[in-house]
Amino acid sequence: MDVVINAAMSVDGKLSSRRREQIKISGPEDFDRVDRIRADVDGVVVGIGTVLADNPHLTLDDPERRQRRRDTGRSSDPARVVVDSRGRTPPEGRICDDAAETYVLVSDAAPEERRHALREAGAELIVAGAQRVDLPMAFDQLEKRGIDRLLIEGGGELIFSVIETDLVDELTVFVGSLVIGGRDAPTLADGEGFVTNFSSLSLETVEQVDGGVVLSYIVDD
Ligand SMILES: NC(=O)c1ccc[n+]([C@@H]2O[C@H](COP(=O)([O-])OP(=O)(O)OC[C@H]3O[C@@H](n4cnc5c(N)ncnc54)[C@H](O)[C@@H]3O)[C@@H](O)[C@H]2O)c1
Ligand SMILES: Nc1nc(=O)c(N)c(NC[C@H](O)[C@H](O)[C@H](O)COP(=O)(O)O)[nH]1
Repeated sequence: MDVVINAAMSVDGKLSSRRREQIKISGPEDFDRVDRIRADVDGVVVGIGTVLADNPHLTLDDPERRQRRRDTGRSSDPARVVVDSRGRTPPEGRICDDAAETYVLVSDAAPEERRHALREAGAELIVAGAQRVDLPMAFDQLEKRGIDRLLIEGGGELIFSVIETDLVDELTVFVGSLVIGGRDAPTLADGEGFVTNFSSLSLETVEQVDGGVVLSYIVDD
């Protein structure tokens, strides 16, 4: 399975403000670049923190990209995947609508009534892990369902987790020309953090976009 991360952050590394609401850091060119990346994957993954903060849809904006996917025998839109240990994804949320497939990755800790409500809303549940979602196990289950290329969009907790479990091949980040600040604001990689054996990247390209820069890396083995 190929796993790529793409996110947008301020110059000071924040994904949002301390209010953890959705902030438009990307400009039109970068949002189109995100749409292009989404068109090229089988699933787009976010954590429950992002679902609760942004109510994201995670489908394609460009109708021509959707048509090209259909012309090549693929679904119009990539599947949407939520990493959500206890099944807190709102069944009425945009991510559960019928625009695209939805997988919710839960752990054994997800109450049955929440699992039932999500299935009723059309989501397919994958159970992996006792308390937190066991990402390698869950991603294996996604691969068995034909999902070979995943885009991780965030947030900071999930991004750190996929890097920590050595699941990531590429990381691309748009650095917007703004400062958000805030000791409690989410950053590109939150979680426990490394104190040794930091994750090493190889810089591939630097591109000026929307008054900021897109940095593209290969994640070293
Ligand atoms: N700028 C961007 O590109 C971008 C992208 C996505 C989200 N965001 C922002 O990030 C914030 C949300 O980020 P966040 O870090 O709070 O939440 P998140 O979206 O990373 O979700 C993390 C949560 O997922 C659950 N989880 C279950 N198993 C897990 C595992 N194995 N590893 C990690 N998480 C696991 C936990 O409840 C955890 O708290 C919001 O403010 C959102 O607007 C910004
Ligand atoms: N690339 C990028 N630039 C941003 O400025 C920003 N705020 C996000 N945030 C990513 C997060 O996953 C959002 O929730 C989805 O980008 C919403 O996706 P939809 O438009 O609902 O499909 N991502």
